[in-house]
Amino acid sequence: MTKTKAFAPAKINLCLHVTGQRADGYHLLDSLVAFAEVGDHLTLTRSEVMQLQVTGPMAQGVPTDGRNLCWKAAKAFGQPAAITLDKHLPAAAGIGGGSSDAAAVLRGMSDLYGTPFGGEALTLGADVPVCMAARAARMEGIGEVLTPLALPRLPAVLVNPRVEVSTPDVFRALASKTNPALEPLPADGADVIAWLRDQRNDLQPPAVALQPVIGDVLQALSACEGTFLARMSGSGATCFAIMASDEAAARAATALGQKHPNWWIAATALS
Ligand SMILES: C[C@](O)(CO)[C@H](O)COP(=O)(O)OP(=O)(O)OC[C@H]1O[C@@H](n2ccc(N)nc2=O)[C@H](O)[C@@H]1O
Ligand SMILES: Nc1ncnc2c1ncn2[C@@H]1O[C@H](COP(=O)(O)OP(=O)(O)OP(=O)(O)O)[C@@H](O)[C@H]1O
Repeated sequence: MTKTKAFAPAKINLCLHVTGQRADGYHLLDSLVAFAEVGDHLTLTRSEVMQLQVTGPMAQGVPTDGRNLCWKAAKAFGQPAAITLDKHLPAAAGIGGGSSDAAAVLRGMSDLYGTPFGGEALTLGADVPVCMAARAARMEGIGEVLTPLALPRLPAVLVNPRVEVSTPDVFRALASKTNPALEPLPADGADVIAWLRDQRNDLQPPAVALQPVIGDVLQALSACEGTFLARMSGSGATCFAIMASDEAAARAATALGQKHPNWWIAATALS
């Protein structure tokens, strides 16, 4: 194969409990991770030298050199490629943009060269292992312990107030590093949303303290008609709302966009 395409969906932490801290400073997590239908689109072509072009509505400010996680992923794979990254997700946003891109590059490179990735996805970032399969999973350890699980399709709205949040800064601002793990996961057919309401994102309070506009986003999402649950994803600033239907998600996205024209808003579904 000389050319292939790969999709890098947004990663959403439906809940994220910080349960401890390792001696090297990394935090132990217990998180239910889902993936959205919105994401970045990549094209990979066999090439003698490494090339990266970033296009699309969210391309501004994204590095096009060795700092880009796509580049790092290709390097880790051990082969060059010409990559076009059509960027639709905001960067430094808690929805794993760079991590999902890196995982998509590893999948694409496997297609191109017909060999599996022989390295450790975790070395590219804590969120990269879960993004490899890009399917709902419970994520533990620092991101490397994964248990796949089936989630119903959840209509949702994603909102980013266009402020970047640094993941290390949010972890540093966390008051308690040792918090209770997730409650026993809901059985098949149980009410996942009711269960989610009883879980938390432990990074939400420190992120709101660093960027109070995240609190405004959560309030705006909670106030929409048809919102079942509003919460921040990852280390922020993107927040999600699980909605009653695709129509409710579309209506909420339109109403929020009229009121906040500079927010990044996507009506989508999580699974
Ligand atoms: C917050 C999450 O998005 C939740 O899914 C991830 O844990 C972060 O994943 P990521 O952005 O891929 O993280 P990395 O690039 O590996 O790490 C960025 C920084 O976040 C902090 N970090 C990250 C993951 C983790 N389990 N504990 C941490 O303390 C560390 O300070 C690290 O230097
Ligand atoms: N492919 C990429 N897309 C976006 N940003 C990238 C990429 N590669 C490197 N970066 C750099 O990495 C930084 C973090 O962006 P990224 O989208 O990975 O966010 P994140 O908030 O760390 O995601 P998460 O915490 O959910 O894993 C950006 O500020 C950007 O400069």
